[in-house]
Amino acid sequence: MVDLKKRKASSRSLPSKKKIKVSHANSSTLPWKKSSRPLEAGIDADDGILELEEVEGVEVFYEEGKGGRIARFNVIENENDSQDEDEDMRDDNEDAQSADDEDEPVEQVKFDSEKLLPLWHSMELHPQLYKSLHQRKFLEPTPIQEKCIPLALNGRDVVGIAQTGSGKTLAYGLPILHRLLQDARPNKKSKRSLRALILAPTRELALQVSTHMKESLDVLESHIKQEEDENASNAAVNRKAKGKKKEKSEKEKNEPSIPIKKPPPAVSIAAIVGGMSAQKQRRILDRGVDVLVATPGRLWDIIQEDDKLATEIRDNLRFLVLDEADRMIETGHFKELDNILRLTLRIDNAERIPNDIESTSDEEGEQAEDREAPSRSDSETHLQTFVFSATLSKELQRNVKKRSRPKGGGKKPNHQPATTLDDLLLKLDFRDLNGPEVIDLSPEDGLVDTLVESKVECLVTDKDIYLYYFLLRYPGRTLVFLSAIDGIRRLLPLLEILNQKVYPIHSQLEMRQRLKNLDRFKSAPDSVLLATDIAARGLDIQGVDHVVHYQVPRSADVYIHRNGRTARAGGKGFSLLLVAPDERKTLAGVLGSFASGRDAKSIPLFPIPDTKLLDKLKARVKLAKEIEGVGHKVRKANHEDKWMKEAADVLGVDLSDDDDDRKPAKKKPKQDAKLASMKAELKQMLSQPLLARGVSVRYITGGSNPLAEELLKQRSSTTSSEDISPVMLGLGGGKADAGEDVAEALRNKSKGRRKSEMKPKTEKSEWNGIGSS
Ligand SMILES: Nc1ncnc2c1ncn2[C@@H]1O[C@H](COP(=O)(O)OP(=O)(O)OP(=O)(O)O)[C@@H](O)[C@H]1O
Repeated sequence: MVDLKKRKASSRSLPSKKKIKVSHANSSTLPWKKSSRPLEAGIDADDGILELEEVEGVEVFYEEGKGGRIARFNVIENENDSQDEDEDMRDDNEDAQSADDEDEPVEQVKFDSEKLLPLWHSMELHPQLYKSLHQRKFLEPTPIQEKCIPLALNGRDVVGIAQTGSGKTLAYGLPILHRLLQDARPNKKSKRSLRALILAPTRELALQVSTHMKESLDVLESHIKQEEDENASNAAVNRKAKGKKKEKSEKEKNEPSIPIKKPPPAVSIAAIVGGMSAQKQRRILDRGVDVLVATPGRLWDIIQEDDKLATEIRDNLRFLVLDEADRMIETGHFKELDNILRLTLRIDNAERIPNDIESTSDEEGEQAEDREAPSRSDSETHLQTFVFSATLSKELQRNVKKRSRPKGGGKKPNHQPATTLDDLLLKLDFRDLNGPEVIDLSPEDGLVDTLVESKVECLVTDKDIYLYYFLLRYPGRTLVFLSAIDGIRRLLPLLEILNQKVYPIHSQLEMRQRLKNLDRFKSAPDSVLLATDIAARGLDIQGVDHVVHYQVPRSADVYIHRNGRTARAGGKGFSLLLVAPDERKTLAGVLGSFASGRDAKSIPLFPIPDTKLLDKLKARVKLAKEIEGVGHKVRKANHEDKWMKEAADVLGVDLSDDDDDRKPAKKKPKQDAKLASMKAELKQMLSQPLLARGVSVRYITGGSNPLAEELLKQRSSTTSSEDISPVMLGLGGGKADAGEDVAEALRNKSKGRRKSEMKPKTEKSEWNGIGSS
């Protein structure tokens, strides 16, 4: 669905600009731009349209053809408009430039890396990349970058494994960008050809990688800005020195300032993911890109319709990256991934691989049949392959190394793939004679050492209460992982009713809504994101304070990646597992599969100094659930009532009051009243501060007592709205720190002098459940 806006060119005409008319034979080649919908429109507005595009300054005229009238289009633009359009395209993830822009000389960036970035200097990266690193204050490479970048710059294939949040994206991204910046296209008028393909398992991750890579190039803009500022201040200084302040002439005042033409990016990067306009993504590809970041599903869809893209991947690709390779096979796109990877094989290996690997399932059988795509015809264009993840098992790393062999290496490999991931990785045609360089910097257990882990053992029915307790006691940015979408749908309204700022993210949400929720979570420091494991991998959200595993994850890898959303880039982080009795076995299995063979005791119990508070929270949660239940009934009744009226109108039926079928509507006033009274009761409950045992409300307001100060401290340390009552008084401190509380409980335990309130087990066993208040 498009919104074609007709617009008079004169409304935009500028005296200094020349108008040009460009004719288009059909609407698909018009300069469409993304049109934003208001945020508040909500997901169901506009009949669920995900994307709107608009085009401006278009004259529609008709030509008589054999089959009747044919619409033709004239785009009226000023000479400078094509540049404006390019900027829009860039903002809109459309980096490809029109060939006409490209005769502009690209500005040379100079950077004194020896002086300004001495720890990066030996890598001899392109100055543009140095400048971006300097701007972002990335003053030293992370360990994985330090090891991998020189190898990659030397033309090696690299398998990189390092803990979550350790900078793996730039470990492969910088060498790629360096090479592409260096290999400037000799003919700038020619279309860009695809030189790097980065595959990522989820849409969000692909978009994030593409943004991250673009940021590494984003120096020209600021470079120009810096120059503009410098020029402006130099001009001011000169004027002052000459002692004459030059007044602008009337003509100059009226003329709009002509923006400085932004040069096209030296390397263009685009993301191709599902859930976004495929038509637009095809247009981006038609214009040409250097680096493509894609999810396998959408990319394969496009390749199937576009021979040129398949040819480019086969013949021109210089770099192939599998980011979060181990997750890729879980996304249900194994087949597509397999097909894409086949395009990158050399002919002799393409022949070898299908025969090598015995199909063990129907699906794999189908894959073999689908292997029609011709493979890379030669190795003239040397392809480098990078595989990165935080979790690639040691065995897999060994297998990858053993299986790789030189082109025409003769011997048949004797290692059969052990897992689907083995299968996938062994299909990669590493060009390195000695196999890829494997850099494994992952800690033994894969977890970051700035992460504090903890667990609550509780009945499944009490998980909501413990979660609510945690959110109140430890305000912050909290990412809650649930194993199923149904759980998110249940928990979301409950937490909303309890005044928590909460957003969902899962695969059944529209892409647009997923990104919107992610943005909201990123910009609200005290908010909660309820997520399935689509958010477990790779997402780089600044300042996630806590990760809560509402259900025990199914594997050690998932546990590591979920936890990896916090404690990133050397920062602190906290992880809480909510473990129901029937999940103990799963947890034991997950921990047992860690390299160090952990057991459940290795994760300390989460301290709850006063379990009586849980009883009070139970009452709130119970009431919130009832409100949700009644609210649901009212909504359903309203919906049925509306539907009935509409159907009656259409059929011309008179619905009399005593019609049995209208019962829901009859009940409505009663239910509305009940709902209102329950909401009032909950509001009252929420307005009460939660007092720890032995604390009386009388003492709170009395003079200079510590509780009043605590109240004030908490209020000032939370950004929650006034009617939210985040206060838990009598537990001490201002904004509590979950990690410190666990550390303190452990210290107390090891000293053998646990305070009585730090004994949740003796006071009340969590397995017995929380009593009703
Ligand atoms: N050299 C550096 N110095 C400081 N910060 C860096 C550096 N390199 C990357 N970062 C930042 O560290 C954060 C984590 O990087 P990145 O997302 O690449 O981690 P990752 O290892 O891929 O994590 P995950 O395994 O979770 O995907 C990002 O915000 C990134 O901008």
